[in-house]
This record gives sequence, structure tokens and C-alpha cells, in this order.
Amino acid sequence: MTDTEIRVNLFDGLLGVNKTANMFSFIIYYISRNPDVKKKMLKEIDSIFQDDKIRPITKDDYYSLSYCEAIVKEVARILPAMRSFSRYTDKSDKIAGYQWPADILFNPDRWMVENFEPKKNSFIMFGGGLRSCPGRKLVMIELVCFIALLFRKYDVNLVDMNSLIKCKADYVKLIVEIKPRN
Ligand code: HEM
Repeated sequence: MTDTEIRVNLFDGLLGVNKTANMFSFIIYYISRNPDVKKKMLKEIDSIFQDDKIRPITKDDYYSLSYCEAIVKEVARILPAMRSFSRYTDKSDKIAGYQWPADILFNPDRWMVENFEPKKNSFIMFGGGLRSCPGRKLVMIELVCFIALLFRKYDVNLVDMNSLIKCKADYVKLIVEIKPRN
């Protein structure tokens, strides 16, 4: 790689940091607004960490956190960090000859169906093809581990449960309250 190519890739990586942080805000938002999802997520986290709030997370933990991963994917389906990549419509509509149903349900379980793989290029949180995001595996690991490590120790809720998520330029504003879990 030339110096310029390295610089551009580093810069893209920095932008990626922003996207990861925004994605995390979206995740907190959806978890807070969906108590059943939160309950199921806490059950998964607690079954893995068994009340241990300090031990480092391991590779095996990561692979066991399948519901947390499903949450990340479901948030990305509805509200991806690259907003032009949304994969949902809140009104049923006909697009390109296909009738698309309204689908506003936040349902991470759709990702838990055994052997479910979305069709090629239909889930494009990280783009697709040769130029797809090289940070994708790192991002999934970061987001899933962050959810697990945060929620095993703390309870995080929106201060105003009715507030809508606010995005200004590339930043997301979300006001939350954080309390230690008993
Ligand atoms: C939630 C976090 C992130 C999301 C949603 C995301 C998403 C994307 C998307 C949609 C693209 C365009 C792919 C395409 O054109 O098909 C992209 C490109 C890229 N991403 Fe990410 N990204 C994230 C985090 C990161 C991180 C953490 C890094 C670096 C460590 C990174 C590095 C890059 C680079 C270098 C490119 C340009 C690839 C190329 O043009 O060949 N991204 N990303």
C-alpha cells in the first residue's frame, strides 16, 4: 500500500469509530424500549457470567452470546450506522414490482432461527462485495462484548422513555441513566 492508501484507510477506520459509537447508542435505545428483549438478553449474559462482574470476557463467551449478536443485527437492520442501508419500511409498499410488508417490529429472535442466513447482499450493514467494511468482524466483537460487559454490571435506561433518538451530523445524542445492578 502507498502512504496515501494507508492514510485513507486509517481515516476510514476513524470514521468507523464514530459509527461503532453511534451503533452502540442505537443498541441502548432499542434495548431500553423493549423490556422483553432486555430480559432475555440479561438471562443470556447472567447464564454466562454467573454473577461474576469482573472476570475478563473470553472467546468462548463471545461465541455463546448469540442473543446479544442477534440484537446488534436487528438494530443494524432497522437503524444501521450508514443510514442509507436501512432494511425496513413502516408502511406496506410496492417497490420494484414487489409488495413489501410493513415491519416495525424489533425482533432479535428473527436472527436466532437455526441455520438462518440472510440472502447474499440483503443484510448490508457493512456493505458488500470487494470493498465491504474490513472492520466488520472487529465491530461485531466490540459491540457484542460491550453489551455483555456493560449489562452484566450495570442497568442502563433512557432518562425519557418517550424521547426519540436524535442525530446531528454524524453524532447521536442519547441521555441515559446508569445504575449498578444488584
Ligand atoms: C458499526 C461500525 C461500522 C459500520 C456500520 C461500518 C460500515 C461500513 C460500510 C457500510 C462501508 C462501505 C462498504 C461498501 O462500500 O460496500 C465501510 C467501509 C469501510 N470501513 Fe467500516 N464500518 C464500521 C466500522 C469500521 C471500523 C471500526 C473500521 C476500522 C477498524 C472500519 C473500516 C472501514 C474501511 C477502511 C472502509 C473502506 C473499505 C474500502 O473502501 O475498501 N469500519 N464500513
